[in-house]
Amino acid sequence: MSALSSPLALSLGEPAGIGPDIVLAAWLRRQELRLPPFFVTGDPACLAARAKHLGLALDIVEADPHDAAATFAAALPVVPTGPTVTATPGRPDASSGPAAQAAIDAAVALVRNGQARAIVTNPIAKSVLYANGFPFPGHTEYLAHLCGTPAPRPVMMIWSPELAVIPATIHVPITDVPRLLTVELLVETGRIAAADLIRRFGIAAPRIAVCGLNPHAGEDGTIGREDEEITRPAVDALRALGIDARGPLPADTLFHAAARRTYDVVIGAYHDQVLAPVKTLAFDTGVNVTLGLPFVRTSPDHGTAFDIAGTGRANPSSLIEAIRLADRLAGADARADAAE
Ligand SMILES: NC(=O)C1=CN([C@@H]2O[C@H](COP(=O)(O)OP(=O)(O)OC[C@H]3O[C@@H](n4cnc5c(N)ncnc54)[C@H](O)[C@@H]3O)[C@@H](O)[C@H]2O)C=CC1
Ligand SMILES: NCC(=O)COP(=O)(O)O
Repeated sequence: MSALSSPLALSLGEPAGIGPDIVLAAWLRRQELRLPPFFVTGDPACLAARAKHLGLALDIVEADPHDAAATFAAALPVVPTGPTVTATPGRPDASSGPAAQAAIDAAVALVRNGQARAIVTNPIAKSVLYANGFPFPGHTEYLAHLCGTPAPRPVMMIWSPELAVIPATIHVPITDVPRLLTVELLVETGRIAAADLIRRFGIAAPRIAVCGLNPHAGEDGTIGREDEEITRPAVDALRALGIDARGPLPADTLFHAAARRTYDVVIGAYHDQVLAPVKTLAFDTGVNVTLGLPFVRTSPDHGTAFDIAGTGRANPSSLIEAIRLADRLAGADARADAAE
């Protein structure tokens, strides 16, 4: 089986979250939505227990990645990864972190050896993993780590038809943002974003709006110096690289409908500056994509939603969009490889 015809690998995520619910819901709608074949990495018994809990009738089979595409039409294929899950819906326990991490590890190993064409990760609860000694802020940095040494620099993008955004700093305390926001970080983020938007998203000349840190993007340096001393030089450096970057632009006027038509992606200074707008506009269709990796990774834009796990109220739309986007990007990646 070639990497191009391989199924997608979906890591199960936090077993007590809504990952199992939305995976089951997506598989049940595979024909109606013409979803590409996928398999799950995780504990098959956890998925079977969630299906029973939700009253869903479906076959879940342990599968080898090679057989998963053929199995997919009739049953949900699961490539088993340990350990056995003891967590229940809404109640993570000591099995949660190791199970979530093992599922990610397996999915990455399979995409790297061509047995999966891309990976789609289900949400993990960061605090649960941290309590288990996980030293990475989230999937984004862990996936880069799994790529070996030197690890590529990963860039988080939340993509939706309405708006695409990139937080330059990601899961860091807000008090650390001014120190971590550097010209080098913004330039590298913009460079990696432009390369992936061209190669995988088919945007010939991506237009990048770079958001200021301070109110009114610093008002010419009178409301904070960062936008003149960091953001503006970074935009100038990106333009010198031939990248269509603009900024620093004020965050408060960057997300209305007319403004959104003037760019392909916003690079923001920090997480909530840009994730709040995209999750407001497109919570059900937003997809988290990691740029800069040697393989395609997408994920729903939401988290583990412990409050509704196992209730049947979890909306699978964002996962479904993540599956579709992973399929599209993997196809573009393979065509770019073939052309090189
Ligand atoms: N890619 C990932 O692994 C992500 C993981 N997280 C993690 O998720 C955990 C919970 O984070 P929260 O901030 O509470 O965000 P959350 O997205 O899990 O939940 C926020 C609210 O939205 C609702 N919601 C979320 N997804 C939904 C869906 N598919 N259908 C219907 N309602 C849905 C929840 O019920 C909750 O009321 C945290 O530990 C966080 O680290 C958060 C975002 C992404
Ligand atoms: N807020 C986005 C998020 O938490 C996803 O992080 P990651 O696990 O994809 O790095």
